[in-house]
Amino acid sequence: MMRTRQHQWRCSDVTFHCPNQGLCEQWITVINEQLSLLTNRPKSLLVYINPYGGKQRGKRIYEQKVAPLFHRACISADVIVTEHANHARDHLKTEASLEKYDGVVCVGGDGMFSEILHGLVTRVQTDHGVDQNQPDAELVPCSLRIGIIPAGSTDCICFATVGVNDPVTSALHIIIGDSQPVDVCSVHHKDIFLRYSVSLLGYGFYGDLLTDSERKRWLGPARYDLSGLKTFLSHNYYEGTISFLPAEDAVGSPRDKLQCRSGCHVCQHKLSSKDKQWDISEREKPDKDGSGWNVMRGKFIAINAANMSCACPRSPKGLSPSAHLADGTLDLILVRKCSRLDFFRHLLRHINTDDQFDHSFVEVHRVRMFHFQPLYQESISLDDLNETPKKTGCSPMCPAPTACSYNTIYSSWTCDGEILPHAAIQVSVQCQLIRLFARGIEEQ
Ligand SMILES: Nc1ncnc2c1ncn2[C@@H]1O[C@H](COP(=O)(O)OP(=O)(O)OP(=O)(O)O)[C@@H](O)[C@H]1O
Repeated sequence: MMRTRQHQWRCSDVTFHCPNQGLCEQWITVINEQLSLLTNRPKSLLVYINPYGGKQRGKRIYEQKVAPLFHRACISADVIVTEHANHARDHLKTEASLEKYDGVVCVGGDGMFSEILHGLVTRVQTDHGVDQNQPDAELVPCSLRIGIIPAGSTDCICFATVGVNDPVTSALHIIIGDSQPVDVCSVHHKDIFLRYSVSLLGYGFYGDLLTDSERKRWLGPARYDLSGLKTFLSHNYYEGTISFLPAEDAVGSPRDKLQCRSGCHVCQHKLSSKDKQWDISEREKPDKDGSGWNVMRGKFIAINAANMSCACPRSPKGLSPSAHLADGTLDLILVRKCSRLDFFRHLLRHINTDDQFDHSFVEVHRVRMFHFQPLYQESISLDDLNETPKKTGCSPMCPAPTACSYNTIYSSWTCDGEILPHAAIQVSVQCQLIRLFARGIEEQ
């Protein structure tokens, strides 16, 4: 393997010359023996391919770029090309004989990764008798690692954990058996489990943008630009109460410019401390006396909870450049009501070098848990939202919920690109619940 430009890896051939055939064979035997002793290298993988993700090139990418490398590395792979949405998730949840494999590979985008995440995590909890509906449940970490071969539209999770969206680089990380622990957020509504998230939970701007872009899937990746512009011009804001438990004992802070990189000492500190006591003790606090929790009510253009930097090729530093992959925290970014021009300035800072948190209307907190309650109690579900007629023309903040439609009072949460059916949610971070075949972004 050799490093080329911008975090890309390529195969590197080394040729040994020796006139003695016996000696050559001895070398081959010894090298193969040494390789088989490396227990972190996977020997058997379960591969799911989404043939419809991104530009619909998942199958070709796997067959032309990845399978030949697995073959050279003597990795056997059972391949399933999905036939419908949630095929991979449901297969992992119930049918897959996971004991046969050293890892699961996802060929697709962030939505496909989310399917694999839900299938695997749910399977492990079911096997261990853990009830996912309990927000306080201590989830059992997954022993199988997940590899991501990027073949979607944005591939944000691959980019934020490898540094580049390149199928060959990702395949090489899988082959050499890299391991990167990653925190997972569990999201509940009134003690009912909704979803897991590893990258972004966004209400307001990003929730509206994703909701709109789902209706424009036929446009391909360009849908994000169009929906982004439309959402920006709408300039909606939403009222609600956010309560969060700050990660007071965390090593870093969202504005410390300490980026999570390969071998990150902040994440390793979390790994070595093995002290998960806060998990239990802190969770009890809000039920007792609310101590330790911060509560804020206000009008928000966006509420973003970043579990990782959320860097992508369009925004190479991401929504929260100093968020960590595996420190047991997430960065909660609150963008309060402001002028359209100010919000534009804030957005612009995601693609230049200025500090996007350095605005009076933006605050950021490193937290372990948070709850959000919209101003009005939700009385209708997202199904109703889909049936609601287009906006009625009243302003986003209405005097009473009955006076205007659902989508002028509530935004929706986007959870790693999927839309959640409720606005009122409880979120808690499950420290290092999964591991990826990756090593974090390497310093150049
Ligand atoms: N065979 C299939 N037919 C239809 N949909 C599928 C199939 N397999 C998976 N899906 C669904 O397709 C959705 C989108 O897939 P994917 O994430 O791979 O691509 P994308 O949306 O283009 O990329 P990104 O999520 O990175 O923007 C996923 O939510 C997944 O559940």
